[in-house]
Amino acid sequence: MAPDTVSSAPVPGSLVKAASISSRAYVTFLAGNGDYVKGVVGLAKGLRKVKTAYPLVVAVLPDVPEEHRRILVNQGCIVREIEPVHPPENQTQFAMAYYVINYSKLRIWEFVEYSKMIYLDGDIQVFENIDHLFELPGGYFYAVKDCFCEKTWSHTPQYQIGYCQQCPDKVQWPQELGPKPPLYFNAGMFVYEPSLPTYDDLLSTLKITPPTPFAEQDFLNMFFRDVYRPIPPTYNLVLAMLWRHRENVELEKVKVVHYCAAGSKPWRYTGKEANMDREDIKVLVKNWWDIYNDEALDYKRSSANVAVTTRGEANAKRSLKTRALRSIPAPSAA
Ligand SMILES: O=c1ccn([C@@H]2O[C@H](COP(=O)(O)OP(=O)(O)O)[C@@H](O)[C@H]2O)c(=O)[nH]1
Ligand SMILES: OC[C@H]1O[C@H](O[C@@H]2[C@@H](O)[C@H](O)[C@@H](O)[C@H](O)[C@@H]2O)[C@H](O)[C@@H](O)[C@H]1O
Ligand SMILES: [Mn+2]
Repeated sequence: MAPDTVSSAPVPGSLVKAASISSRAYVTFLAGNGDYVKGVVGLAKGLRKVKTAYPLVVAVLPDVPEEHRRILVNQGCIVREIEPVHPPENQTQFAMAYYVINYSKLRIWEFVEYSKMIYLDGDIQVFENIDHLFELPGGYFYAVKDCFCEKTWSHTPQYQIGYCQQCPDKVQWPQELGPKPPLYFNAGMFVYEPSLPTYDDLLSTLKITPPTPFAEQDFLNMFFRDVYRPIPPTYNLVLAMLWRHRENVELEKVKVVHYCAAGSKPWRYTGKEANMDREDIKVLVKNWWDIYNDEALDYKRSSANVAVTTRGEANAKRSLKTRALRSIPAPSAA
């Protein structure tokens, strides 16, 4: 088993490297006209706070209203519309009904203008810079190991016998159940390489794969099982780790928090659901709100960036025009 370590190799300053650096981005996914747009705004501001060098692309389904897209563009995001991906029909109950839309995440493999991307769920916040993850060797799929201890897992043999890969020695995997299940990642955060052949393979494999309770997460785990490499839980703190595997969490070192436990979405937080009255949870929810409410973290467009251009588009235009127009003043936004 590969160790859960990440080395941040120094960046050699070659030209080739510079070209590939410019084709990196974070990417998140947004569906519907509900309140997840708040999560994405929070994420955009969090990434700005940690001074990431890379833009945030938001893959939006057609049902995301114009108003929400505008909010995101005004926060410096690159908004890209994607078509929904539907799983083949069958009787499967998803762990959560809305997971069915999550198959649409697969479209982000189509974003081949980027050579490497870091996917982050909209309910994730980045508290420390993680740009160094882009330096990890290519050819692998990097993500954090999930926990099997919450009720959402009650349909699985793992949950039923009390086995969790976070503490694989506590309950031994019984021989009668066959070989131990392979490592399983949480699909709320991952480092991957967009690729059209991979994208085609993902979609054609999906067509012949029955949907399962954790939707695209199960599917991605199956698809990338041979190239999956775990990274430490600090890169995607699944909140249940705090009450299920406290010994595996170094809270002061956590860089990325995933507000995925029931009742933990900061913009919906009431404190009433199970475990939500914990002090550590309250602090993490407050930390999310501090970033969301911080006006100093709002995207500042310069007068050169006209109202409808995003940061990425503006950068692309600038690089195209620089040589020809260097001395001509840019038009104002008005
Ligand atoms: O109504 C919805 C539901 C989900 N999502 C997106 O799908 C991701 C996965 O759902 P969620 O994070 O709620 O799942 P969890 O991690 O809580 O299981 C979210 O983070 C959002 O990026 C969305 O945009 N709108
Ligand atoms: O569509 C499947 C989803 O699966 C994941 O959520 C689950 C899963 O991680 C369980 O392991 C947890 O127990 C559970 O709480 C949590 O909701 C991802 O966070 C989400 O982005 C998405 O991929
Ligand atoms: Mn999530």
